[in-house]
Amino acid sequence: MSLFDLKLMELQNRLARKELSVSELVDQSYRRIHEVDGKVRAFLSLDEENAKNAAKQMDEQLQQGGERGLLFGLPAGIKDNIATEGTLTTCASQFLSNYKAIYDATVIKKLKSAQSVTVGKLNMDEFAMGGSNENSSFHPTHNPWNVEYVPGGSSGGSAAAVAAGEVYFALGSDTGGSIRQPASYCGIVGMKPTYGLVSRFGLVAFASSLDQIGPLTKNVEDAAFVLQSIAGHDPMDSTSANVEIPDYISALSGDVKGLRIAVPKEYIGKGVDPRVKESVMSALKVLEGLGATWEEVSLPHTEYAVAAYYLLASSEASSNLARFDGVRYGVRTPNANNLIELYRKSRSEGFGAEVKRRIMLGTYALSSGYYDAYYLKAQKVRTLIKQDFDQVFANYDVIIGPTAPTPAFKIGEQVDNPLTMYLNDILTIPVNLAGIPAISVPCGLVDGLPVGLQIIGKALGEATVLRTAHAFEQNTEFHKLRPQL
Ligand SMILES: NC(=O)C[C@H](N)C(=O)O
Repeated sequence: MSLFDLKLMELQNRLARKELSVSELVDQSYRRIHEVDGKVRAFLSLDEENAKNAAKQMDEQLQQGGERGLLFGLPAGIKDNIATEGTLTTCASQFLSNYKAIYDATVIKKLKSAQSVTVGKLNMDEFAMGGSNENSSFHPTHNPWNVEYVPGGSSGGSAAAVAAGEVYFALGSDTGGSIRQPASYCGIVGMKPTYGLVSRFGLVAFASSLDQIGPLTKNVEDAAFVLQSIAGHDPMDSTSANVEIPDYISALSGDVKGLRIAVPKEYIGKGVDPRVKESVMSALKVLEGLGATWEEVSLPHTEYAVAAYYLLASSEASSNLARFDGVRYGVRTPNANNLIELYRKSRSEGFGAEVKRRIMLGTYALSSGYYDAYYLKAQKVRTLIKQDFDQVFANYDVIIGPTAPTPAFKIGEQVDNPLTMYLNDILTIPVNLAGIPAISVPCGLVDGLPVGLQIIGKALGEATVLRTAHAFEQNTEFHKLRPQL
């Protein structure tokens, strides 16, 4: 068994017993990166010197004894849209290729006090717009299960790095599925918390009413540890929820006897690969065997979710991305004769095609005369989608379905068809629109590629979501499967 097969808790115990040092753990992480990242290409930048120095200091602390953080000594990777002071934070955009953040995001501060070690920054679709990592301006990331396939996106680097054993956990962000879908494609656990549970301060904003940071890990227990470390109220984020944070770790020990599961018929119907549906049905049998019950329900507005999301997310993006003008942020064009030309050329040269598409779509949807027909209507659809969930949750504890309609697709297969790409998000987007939590856990393999089970909970119902996911995981072996690289 390699170190990488151990849970975060088991690694902590080994460190405490001095059977392992933080330096060994961090060195092992870099060794693995140097060995496989040429194939996976999950990383955009590494911070080897700082990480190794931090590890040495922690080893000294270990000798001295005393209190240790919840994630003490554990090597982590961070999606490159989360600000890390003094190091590159590029959002995988050419436009920010030289941008070094001048402060730490709140989640980074929290990881520092939990004492994990950041080993580097991870690839993503440019500004988190995409579902395959093919929109990174630097290079695509490859799926560790089959390097000809996409890892999903936009947190594809985060998912691939964890699946490939390069880091012990990673942070990603999820606006319309960007944590759960890559977790599903790469055979790992990915969780999007309730909107407002984790601070967005220092996350480069894409669609502020939807964005949420969350963990990508090898198993559910690790997800609970990371979530416990990063959740909590932050006065620096005005949308941060001021609520008490439950003990997610002890919540895992509960069982699922009597748990009422709803399975939306829209999530297992047309457009869903029958083999994916089969994996979900087998997962439901496992939960039934543990004492849960399930029934089919309807979330009738699901079919409008993708259209509403791409209007709302693009509208918010068109406004958020106005700050990248070559003056305040972004690489400045060298060939401008006046200010307007400077803005126009810097933005034209800096942004990639998908980002431009969304800015144009969003600007159009918000323009006077069209606002009511598009933006306002999409907001109304958002409310209907939220009400669908409220109605189901009046009678059920969790909602279960697939995370994505299919397993990962081949690199290049969908790049020329943005609409097909957008439709991959159909099962994850409604969750962001409603602001509720959901997790993706591995539940099968189709043609050697992983399938993810999505467990959706009520607002602030993370403990129930984690408990259900943990019960499933403890009674299956899928999370133990590792790709051969
Ligand atoms: N950012 C996300 O959560 C993923 C979604 N596919 C998007 O491109 O918007």
